[in-house]
Amino acid sequence: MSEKIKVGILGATGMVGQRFVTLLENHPWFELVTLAASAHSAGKTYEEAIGGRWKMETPMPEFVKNMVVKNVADVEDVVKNVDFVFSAVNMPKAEIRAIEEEYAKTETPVVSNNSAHRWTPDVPMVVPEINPEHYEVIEHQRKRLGTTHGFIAVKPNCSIQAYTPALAAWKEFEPREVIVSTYQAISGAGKTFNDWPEMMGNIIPFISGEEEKSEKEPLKVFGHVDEEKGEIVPFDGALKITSQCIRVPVLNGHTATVFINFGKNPTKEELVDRLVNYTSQASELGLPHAPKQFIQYLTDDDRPQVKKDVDYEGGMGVSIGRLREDSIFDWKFVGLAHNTLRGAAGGALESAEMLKALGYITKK
Ligand SMILES: N[C@@H](CC=O)C(=O)O
Repeated sequence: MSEKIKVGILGATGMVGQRFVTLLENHPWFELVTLAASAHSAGKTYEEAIGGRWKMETPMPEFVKNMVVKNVADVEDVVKNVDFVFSAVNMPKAEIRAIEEEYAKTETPVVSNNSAHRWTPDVPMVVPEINPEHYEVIEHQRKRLGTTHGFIAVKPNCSIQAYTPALAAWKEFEPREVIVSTYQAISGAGKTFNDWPEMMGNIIPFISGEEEKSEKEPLKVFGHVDEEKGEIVPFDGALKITSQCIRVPVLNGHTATVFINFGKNPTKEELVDRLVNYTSQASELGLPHAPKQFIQYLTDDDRPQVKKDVDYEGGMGVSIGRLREDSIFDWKFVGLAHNTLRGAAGGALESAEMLKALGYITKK
């Protein structure tokens, strides 16, 4: 009998769901046993349900091809054999909030890639290398939900992953005003060039809801658990972020160009030192998907580049370069992160690994 923790995927047929499937093949701790999607896919084998819509670079793993897809709405049926689920469901936000809570209330932890619960005050929104202590709020959430085991944990939006790690590494220098422009890959919208030909040779200067997420989510990540309130209180210091988010003709990899002011006056040597020597509990715990080195600093003038750097540390690391003084702000730099690995399914998988390592996810 397998000792691995059994996992299901809600929303298994979408692009993030497919990424979860590929990442869970031969996972050392987790065994993928259940796939769930909309009523339209339910009852079909995974291969039939996907049809011609497999969007990963590698072929569909053999072990999932004949799994019969369950209906996400049949909660009791989906949770029967699993210890926890990943959620990548595609529904209106209010419905996602409701169904993720329904799953949690069956004592099934939910690790979600969705934005629906990111601002629920007792739901931790964690980048394992930055704010794993926020998982402590789970005890308060469990009280609200009336569970002993079930809870919801989320990861932040992909767009913040290319610059928030640098802000975390530079916390002691008190980041203040930040102007960020993101150049976001089409896979962030669940698309490839085949299904979005309009993006070939094109730039679209609008991504719905993205600027608000880019500006506000880092403040929750840098917040703290208020034990009395039983919730995460967002950072209310001097950090202010403004952003523009642009869709660019790139398949994978969100780039961010950033201008930043600090409360203190760090030297370039100090800034680079804090990036390359950034350490975290995630790497110390030896999580299967935690990068050995979270942040790489690149000195060539033409890096980070999507083609050369997006797969750094298996797509789980963050690349920073072009750090230089600015004539209006203190410093400016460019960051790059893989949006569907570090920024989506990979980040959620690493979060689940951390939750398992910390004892929040166990066999039922
Ligand atoms: N909203 C993001 C999704 C992140 O992967 C985007 O559109 O790029």
